[in-house]
Amino acid sequence: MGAKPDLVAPAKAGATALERETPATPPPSGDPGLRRGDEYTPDSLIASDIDAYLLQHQHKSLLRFITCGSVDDGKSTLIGRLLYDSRAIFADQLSALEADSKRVGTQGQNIDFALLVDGLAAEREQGITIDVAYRFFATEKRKFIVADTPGHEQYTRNMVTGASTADAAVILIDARKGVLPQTRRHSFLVKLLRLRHVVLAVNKMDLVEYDQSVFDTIVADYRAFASAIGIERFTAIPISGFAGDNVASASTEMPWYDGPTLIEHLETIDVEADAAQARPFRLPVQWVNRPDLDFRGFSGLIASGSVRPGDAVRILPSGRTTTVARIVTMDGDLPEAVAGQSVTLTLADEVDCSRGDVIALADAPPQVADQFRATLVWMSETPLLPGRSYWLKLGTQTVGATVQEPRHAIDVNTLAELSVKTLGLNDIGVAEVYTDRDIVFEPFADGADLGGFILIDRATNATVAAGMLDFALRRAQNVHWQAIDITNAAHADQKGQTPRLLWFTGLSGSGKSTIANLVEKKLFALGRHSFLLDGDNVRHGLNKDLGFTDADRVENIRRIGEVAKLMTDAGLIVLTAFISPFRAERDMVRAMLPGAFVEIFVDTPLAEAEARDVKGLYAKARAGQIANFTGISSPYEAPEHPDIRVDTTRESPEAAAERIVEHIMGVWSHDL
Ligand SMILES: Nc1ncnc2c1ncn2[C@@H]1O[C@H](COP(=O)(O)OS(=O)(=O)O)[C@@H](OP(=O)(O)O)[C@H]1O
Ligand SMILES: Nc1ncnc2c1ncn2[C@@H]1O[C@H](COP(=O)(O)OP(=O)(O)O)[C@@H](O)[C@H]1O
Repeated sequence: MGAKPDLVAPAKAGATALERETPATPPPSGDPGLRRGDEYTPDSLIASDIDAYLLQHQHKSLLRFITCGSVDDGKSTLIGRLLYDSRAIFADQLSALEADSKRVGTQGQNIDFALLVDGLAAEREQGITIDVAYRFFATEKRKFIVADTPGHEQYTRNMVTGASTADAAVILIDARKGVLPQTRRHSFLVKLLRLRHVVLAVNKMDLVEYDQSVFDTIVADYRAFASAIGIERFTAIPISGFAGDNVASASTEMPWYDGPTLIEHLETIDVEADAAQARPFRLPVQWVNRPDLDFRGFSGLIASGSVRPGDAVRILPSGRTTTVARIVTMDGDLPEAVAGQSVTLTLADEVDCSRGDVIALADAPPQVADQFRATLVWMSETPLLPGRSYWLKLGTQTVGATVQEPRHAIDVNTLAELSVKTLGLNDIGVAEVYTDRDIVFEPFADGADLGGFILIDRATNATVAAGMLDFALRRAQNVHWQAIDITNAAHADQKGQTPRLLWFTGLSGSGKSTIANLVEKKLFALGRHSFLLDGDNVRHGLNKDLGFTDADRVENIRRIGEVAKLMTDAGLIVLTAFISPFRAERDMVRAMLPGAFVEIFVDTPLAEAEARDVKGLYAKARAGQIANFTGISSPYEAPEHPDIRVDTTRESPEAAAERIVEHIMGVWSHDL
């Protein structure tokens, strides 16, 4: 496949596991739909000879699709019906289903197909599906993997997960309800995620007396919205997942409909397996294979195009060119490899190339940039913090990235551009994204794999957003590092020291300034070149536009980190004394200064800081006169592994300062 970028890793993993796991058999022809108690025989080949079974399906093309719709539109019932009618259910699953249908089913005497799909007990109790369930089934013509994506308002995330590897979307509509806000949201995502094939399954036709005018009105309504968002073509099919009309067999109830059944239509969708091969060659390097000094190969999955030994290639982001020497596989060298194959390339020259780099056709390389316009689908309960550093994963590249305040969010019902300060769960918005180093990319709209990314929270490792790179900002290409003759090392040498950043963090009134001040005095006395950055010289000057919201604190620390970095570049030992309440920003600064960052946690319990209340701020905060006060109405995330911890209830400021100087003298006795 490979036509879709792997926006969300678990999607691919889930799908692949299923391909191996649950194969199925061709469907019976003209099955009228089974009722509870009917005879049911799953394909015995699955159980008796799995290899023969797989062989039987090996040469069929595979269609991945998602189903989306609102709660109760009947998705799970439809998928259950698809599986059932194609005999993809194992016998033990079937008996469990019959038992469950009696116990908790909502369909009276009949089998409740939704129970087949709503796997988890917790989901059954809630009556909604809460995760993406991948199912495999097959017909005589084709294999299918269907991702059942939940319709509940808050589960956009699952839909994005399911859609990231799909070729087509089946959008379900309850014939009694027509086009709903959820239908619009899902269609918008389908368009955003570049799913080219859209099927509008107007379900529950049995509940509207199979009335053609109901169907026609819904299709006209949907067409108006679809064309507004750029979905030019879709196929509408009137069905009943429950009764089986037009799912696997043509309905006798709707003579006015002469189109294909859902299965027939899904069998004919063209999956463009060759599209990726038609694009220029790209190999995102997964790892550098170096078993001994004589061999250096670059391994990965070819994302697009094809490659042969002797081809001129360019390594990105460095831009160096060379030629392909060999295409190495477990089974010997290949004369050619194409998109979708995992290979190891060796190159004619000794060029730098590491994990995350992309080997591309020399004459048609992807772009390289560090500032972008992107469209984001926010998938976390915790809203976007503009300025916060997240991990951005794009293919095999992982870099630090910040998102600016959104330019706008999109109201998926009206398509209006909304002015917003952040993005919350399920919001879709457009924002600038800055990465901390160059990345190799292609605009998502171009259909390439290098345009889709995810954002990961550094602290929790949770995926917080899926994104599509729209284009690189021109200014990113116009800002070039000026080559400087007096290097950072020369600045440090002149001062006879190794620059460091001593980062004090703790609650207001914990003792950061007091101790940092004493440490600087001691360094000064030792002849060191230092500078202390604290609230007085930063919040009254550079950062006087910032207050104390989470977003402002993030920006405060980001700027302080940048300034501290410049000062260490100048060869100084820098001390900072800011609350810096969030781990993510402290970690971001640590990453900016590898090896030079020393985190000093001034660990004073809230009760103690409040008892001291040097500036009377705690009293005011308790009285409700100061909003967002750290420790009271705004969080403080204590360091988990500080380099130095000071318990100010046990250690005097003087003793703490002495210990800090001794610590850094000990660590760097060679250079301090
Ligand atoms: N709402 C609120 N919360 C916390 N602190 C407040 C607030 N409003 C004003 N102040 C005063 O501002 C000082 C903290 O500024 P910082 O720049 O260190 O804060 S932060 O790192 O951006 O969180 C802090 O100074 P220190 O006591 O030196 O820490 C306070 O005196
Ligand atoms: N062991 C200690 N370490 C640091 N400060 C202490 C200690 N014991 C008492 N204090 C007092 O606590 C207050 C800390 O204030 P300050 O240094 O301005 O804190 P911060 O910069 O963290 O807001 C000062 O009045 C200081 O004298």
